[in-house]
Amino acid sequence: MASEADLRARLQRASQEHLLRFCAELAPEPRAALLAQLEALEPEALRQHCQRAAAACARPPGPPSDLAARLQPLPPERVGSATEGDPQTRRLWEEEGFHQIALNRVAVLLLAGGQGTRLGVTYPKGMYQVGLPSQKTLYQLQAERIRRVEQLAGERYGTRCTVPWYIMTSEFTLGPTAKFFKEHDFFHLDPNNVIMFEQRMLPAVSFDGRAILERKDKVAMAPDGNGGLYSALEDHQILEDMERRGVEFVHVYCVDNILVRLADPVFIGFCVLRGADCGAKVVEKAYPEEPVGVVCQVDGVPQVVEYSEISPEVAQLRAPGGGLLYNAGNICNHFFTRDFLRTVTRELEPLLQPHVAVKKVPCVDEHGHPVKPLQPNGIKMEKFVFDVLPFAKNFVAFQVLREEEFSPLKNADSADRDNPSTSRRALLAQHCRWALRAGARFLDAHGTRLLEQPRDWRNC
Ligand SMILES: CC(=O)N[C@H]1[C@@H](OP(=O)(O)O)O[C@H](CO)[C@@H](O)[C@@H]1O
Repeated sequence: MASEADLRARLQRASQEHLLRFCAELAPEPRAALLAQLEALEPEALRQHCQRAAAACARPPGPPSDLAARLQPLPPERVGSATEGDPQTRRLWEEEGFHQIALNRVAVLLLAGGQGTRLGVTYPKGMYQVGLPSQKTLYQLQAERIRRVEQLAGERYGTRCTVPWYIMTSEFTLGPTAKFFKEHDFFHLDPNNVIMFEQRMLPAVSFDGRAILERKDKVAMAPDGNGGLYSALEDHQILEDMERRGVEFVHVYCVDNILVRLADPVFIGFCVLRGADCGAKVVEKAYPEEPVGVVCQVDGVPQVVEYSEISPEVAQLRAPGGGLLYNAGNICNHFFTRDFLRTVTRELEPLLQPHVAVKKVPCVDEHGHPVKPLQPNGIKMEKFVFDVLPFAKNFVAFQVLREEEFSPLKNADSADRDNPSTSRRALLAQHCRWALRAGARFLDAHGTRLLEQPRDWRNC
């Protein structure tokens, strides 16, 4: 381990010497922990990171003033639809998707490094259960959907097929997620096909460019955003693992959408048959302020403009037909070819610009006493998973029905929307529709028919 003097010199180079200011008063164990944490921070990268954060903070808040003039909706030729168009084409996409799955060429990749702050839980969101009668958690529902798509593809092609499940975690979520999967026997999946890996963490920085001490013996760190995926793929040689398994196509999704269709054959087949290297599922936005990114074009290039970076005026613009002009809501379901991911990790990752999130970061005051700030006091820098879209050679979007595919769990039940109750109802309503479509009838305790209309599930 580097000596304190070495570390002080390194930190001086990064103008971050203050991180050692309580070091002398620490007991041996916390002192060693702090020094180990500081040793892992490369001085030049730390200097750049802190400078960038301060510079980003000095810029006027809100989207660039010329963004509105540079935006356009996606041209229709880039957009497919799961519901419009002829059923024959949809069947072709589905067949192609199942075929690729049966050939073991499809993997799913879960982005599960987030902290669930808005939901108000201290454990990984995937371990949350929304109060279903079965008490299943999000992780269990996803595992079961993987098993089902493997089974369906296997039945069609008479093979035993595997959809490997890659799970990107963070320092916050890896330990509990790994333990949870073990305790639940990997939900009957083969543990060899569940591959967990960890994304990097970055220091939180004050508005004047100083990394923040969370405790006397700990620098405040935060995951590097879901776009940290690309360095994590490289750090853990995940693309090599995919190559060994023969995986060519990857369905990337985030943990909180209870309706997610893992390795959706229709989406996979659509992207493959269109020769896409990169794709995104979208739903029609529900209302202008909905916190979803918008899939659109900036300067003629496909991109997602995140909800935090679009002005309310632009979000409210209407198309001639009366609907929202920017209505393609990103549901964080992406298709990538392995080749495209390889180009990203080898060449493009350093070009991805971090986004700034201003947050309340727990810290210590000048005497080393812990402080829970009431106002935002720091910046977290994050990359976004969709920031690679502009580099795609052939990007496509795929519009799906919200009620079948999107009900995110973002907030606690105290909020009106996107909470455990809305997620639970969305899933129950979907299962009800499936059962009815398969010929089921719902009867009450007296044998009277009920629940013929999925809307009757609203009060569950
Ligand atoms: C960086 C990123 O991926 N943001 C996504 C993601 O938002 P979060 O607020 O980070 O959960 O999920 C939304 C859909 O639930 C999607 O609309 C948005 O663009």
